[in-house]
Amino acid sequence: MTTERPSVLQPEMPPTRWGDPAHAAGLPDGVRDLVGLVFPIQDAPALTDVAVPAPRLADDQVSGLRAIVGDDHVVTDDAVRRQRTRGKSTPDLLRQRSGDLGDAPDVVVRPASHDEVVAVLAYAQEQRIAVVPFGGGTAVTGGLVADPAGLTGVLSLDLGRMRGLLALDPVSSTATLEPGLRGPEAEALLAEHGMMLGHFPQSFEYASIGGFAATRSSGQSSAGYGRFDAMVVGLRVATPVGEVRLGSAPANACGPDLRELFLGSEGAFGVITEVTVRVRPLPEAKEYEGWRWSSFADGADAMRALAQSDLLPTVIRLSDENETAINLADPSGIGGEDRADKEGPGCLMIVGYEGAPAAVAAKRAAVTEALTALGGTALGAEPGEAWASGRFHAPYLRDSLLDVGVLVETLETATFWSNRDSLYQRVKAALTEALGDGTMVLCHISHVYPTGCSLYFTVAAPGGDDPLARWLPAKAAACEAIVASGAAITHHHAVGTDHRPYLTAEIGEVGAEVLRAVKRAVDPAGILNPGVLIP
Ligand SMILES: Cc1cc2nc3c(=O)[nH]c(=O)nc-3n(C[C@H](O)[C@H](O)[C@H](O)COP(=O)(O)OP(=O)(O)OC[C@H]3O[C@@H](n4cnc5c(N)ncnc54)[C@H](O)[C@@H]3O)c2cc1C
Repeated sequence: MTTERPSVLQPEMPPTRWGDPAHAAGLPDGVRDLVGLVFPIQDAPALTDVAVPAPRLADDQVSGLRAIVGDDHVVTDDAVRRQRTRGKSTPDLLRQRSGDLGDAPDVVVRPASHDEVVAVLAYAQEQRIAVVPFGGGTAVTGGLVADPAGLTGVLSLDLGRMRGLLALDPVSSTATLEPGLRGPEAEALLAEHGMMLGHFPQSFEYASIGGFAATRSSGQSSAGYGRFDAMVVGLRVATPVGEVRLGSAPANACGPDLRELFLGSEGAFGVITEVTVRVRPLPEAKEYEGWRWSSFADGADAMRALAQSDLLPTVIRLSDENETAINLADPSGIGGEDRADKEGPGCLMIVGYEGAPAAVAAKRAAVTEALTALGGTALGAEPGEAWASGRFHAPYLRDSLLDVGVLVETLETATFWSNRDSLYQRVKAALTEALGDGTMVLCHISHVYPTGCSLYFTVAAPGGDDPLARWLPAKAAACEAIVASGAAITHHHAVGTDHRPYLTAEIGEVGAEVLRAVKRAVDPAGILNPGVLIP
């Protein structure tokens, strides 16, 4: 097939905020008053008119890049360099908001094809320029911050022109996508053929296909459709020493699966230029509903029971008591006022079913029977529909809270079921102790396996005069609690620069040396995302 490209492109995000400015809404007065009851409110406007450090690359280096991708696609303009500075974690946003542009790339280069990526990498290797692949720019663990020590500068390799559907094999149910396609663009292209991918992280509207693969992302429908890495059947990767093509068959016994080496490699081993994924028919039926559990532990046990009996729906997520209360603002709404009075607010579980109508009905009947037997109370469609319609809005709320001086950030981990409660308590305690009075820690489970689950924490605390200085030690304390608990330092946000100091504890010194050895083999000059991932 000829390459198909999306007709509608996502708008650019502003450097200091999330998403489409047209969708941003400040805190409504009522909510601002409510927030003011818990946190000191202080207007904390972002600095927007800040000078970007002068580019370090020489004119002839910029000319060399122009000769490869064309004059229009090599940009040294301050506004664009600012837009390509770091990602969208709260520390990234706080640094941008305070005018710290110390990590700005020197140049933004926009290749249009795999061959142009190969040529840019060869040139960057020759010129010793650091290359930071840039997909959607939604990284939250410092994956877009390269350390240029010993190199001549930093090049942001913006993959936004590589936005095509290259091939569709309806017989095998596979599609080959270019890396720069954002989530909605990829789904729109597949929908024209009656197909879908089914990867819906909260960052769906902006994150890219290449980014999903490079970070081993996991979406909100992971229970039904799997993590992104489980959807990938093939990859094409450009490295400074040549190309790697992987995925000649759905499965093989050709030694270790090298796809796994490049999935999650965060731009440190190469640039992913094509991703072949398995696709599925668009679901005819979608049903979302709520369930109430009297405690987080009861709800988690129910999730485990479903996962261990092969009964998972498409979406399953459970909020702890704090998150349930905050999300609903009125906890008595869960299961009726009487019940809330007698038993506390309880915990909200969202359950969603997608697929052919008969399959949805059968799965729903079986899951309903199991959840009822386990002690859950069905709350009907309303909480499920409310979640489905607001599922991508939370990042806008973070900006509004940062605007009034409230520090808000998230972090995540994963562990086996037997360690779930201990991990939950230790991370909560670490965050609360580090941030002090007035800290709120919320948690949910939204990715489950027969053997364990991820825990996703949201933290809100007074920002004070320097919210970044308050957050960094708290994040370190949470990471140390995770390591001490024997849990994963990340389940789906990736390692980046933020989790890199903890990676050796996770994979051991020999594991770290294996990563370094691969890096030496595919990137001998060390130009690919230096400082990211590799311990
Ligand atoms: C509000 C918010 C919500 C989020 N929700 C989720 C969630 O639900 N689930 C989840 O998994 N993650 C989530 N994330 C994290 C982030 O969206 C994911 O890590 C995502 O996969 C990053 O994709 P991206 O295209 O934005 O990548 P980028 O931010 O552009 O890059 C991420 C890393 O991958 C590298 N990279 C990017 N493209 C390529 C490529 N083609 N080849 C090689 N390396 C590349 C970059 O250099 C960088 O190191 C969230 C982030 C935010 C800000």
